[in-house]
Amino acid sequence: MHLSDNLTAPAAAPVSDWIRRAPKAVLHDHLDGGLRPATIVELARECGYTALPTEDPAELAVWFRDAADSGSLERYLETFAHTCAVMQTREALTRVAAECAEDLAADGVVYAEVRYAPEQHLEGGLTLDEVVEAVNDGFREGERRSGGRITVRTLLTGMRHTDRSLEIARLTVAHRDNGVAGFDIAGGEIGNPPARHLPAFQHLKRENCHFTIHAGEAVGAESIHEAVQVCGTERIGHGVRITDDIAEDGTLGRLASYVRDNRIALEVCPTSNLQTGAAKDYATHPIDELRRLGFRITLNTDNRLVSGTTMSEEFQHVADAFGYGPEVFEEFTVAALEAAFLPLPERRRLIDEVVRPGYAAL
Ligand SMILES: O=c1[nH]cnc2c1ncn2[C@H]1C[C@H](O)[C@@H](CO)O1
Ligand SMILES: [Zn+2]
Repeated sequence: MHLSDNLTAPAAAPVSDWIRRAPKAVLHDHLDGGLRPATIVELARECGYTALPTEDPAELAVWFRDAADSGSLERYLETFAHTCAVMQTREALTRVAAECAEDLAADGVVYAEVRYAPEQHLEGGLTLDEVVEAVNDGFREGERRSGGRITVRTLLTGMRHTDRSLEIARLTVAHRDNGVAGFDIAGGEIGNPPARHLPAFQHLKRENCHFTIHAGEAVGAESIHEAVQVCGTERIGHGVRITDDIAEDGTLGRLASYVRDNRIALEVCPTSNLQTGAAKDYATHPIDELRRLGFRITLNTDNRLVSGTTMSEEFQHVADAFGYGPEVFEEFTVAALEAAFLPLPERRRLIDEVVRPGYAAL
C-alpha cells in the first residue's frame, strides 16, 4: 500500500483574504516544529539521516500532522525526533531559522518569538553557544530577506525531562542582548512539574530575565498553579486547563482569578490542543469562554509543521467557530505585543505604527 492511502489529515483550510493580510504576532511557535517539509528531505539527504517515514515532501507534511493527531502530548512529541535529527549543524540551523522567518513574514506575521531547545542540537558537535549563534544568524538573514517586515526574537527552551534547565537559563542570560528574549520549559508535562526546574527560574528572576512555562496542556490547574505561584511565570504556554478552576456558571476560582486579574497572558494554540487532547474541537475550545471572561488571550501556532497550520489558519479556525471579525484579531495581536518579551518602546512602536494601521486598512 502506498503511504498516502492511509493518511487522513485534511488539506489546508481556505483562508479569507483579510485574514492573510491582517498583521499578526506569534509568541508560541517552535523552530523544530515548523520546518518546511522539502527542507527536511534535503537536510536528511545531506546528513545521511535515513529514518524519515517518506522522502516525498507533500506526504511528509501529512505524515507529521497525522502522527501528531493521537490525542496524547507524548505521542505528539515523538514526531520531533525527525526534525531534530536534521538540525545538528550550523548550516542546517541557520537555514531552518531563515526559512522560518520568511514563512512567518509571508503569512503576515510582524512579530514572532520562536522557541527551541539548544540541548537538542548538540549531536553534530556544536556547543550550546554555537547553536544559539547559528539560529540567530538565520533569523537575521530571514528578517533581511523579508525586507524588514518581521521582527523575530527567540526563547531558549529547557526540556522538562532533562536536567539542563539551569544551564539553558544561563545561556539565555548570556545571549539576551543578541536576539534572545527569554526562556521556556517544554516537553512531556505529566511527571515533570515545573518546580523541578526552580533553580533555573530563580536564576532568571535574579537576572531580571523573561520566561514563560508550558503548563495546563496535559495536566490541569495544579500545573498552572505551580508555574504561576511557585515558579513565577510571566506567561503560560497553552494554559487552557485553567478551565478546571472555572465553574459551569463562569465563577472563577482563586487561581483563575489571579491569572485573569494579573493579566497573565495565555499562549493559546487551538489546533495543537485538538491533536494532544487538551480540547475536543474548535467549536468547544475554551478560547472563547476565556476571552469573554476577560483573560489576556494570544493566539498561536505551536508547531506549524506538526500541527499542519499557520497563523492565518488558526485565525480562520476560530473565526469560523466563534464568528470573530477583525476587531477580535486586532485584540489578540495587541495582547500578544503587550505580553511580548520586548522592551516597552519597541512593543508600542509595533502596536502604534504597524498593527493599528494594518487593521485600520483592512
Ligand atoms: O505543545 C507542546 N508542549 C510541550 N512541549 C512541546 C510542545 N510543542 C513542542 N514541544 C517540545 C518539542 C520540541 O522538541 C521542544 C523544543 O522546541 O518543545
Ligand atoms: Zn509549545
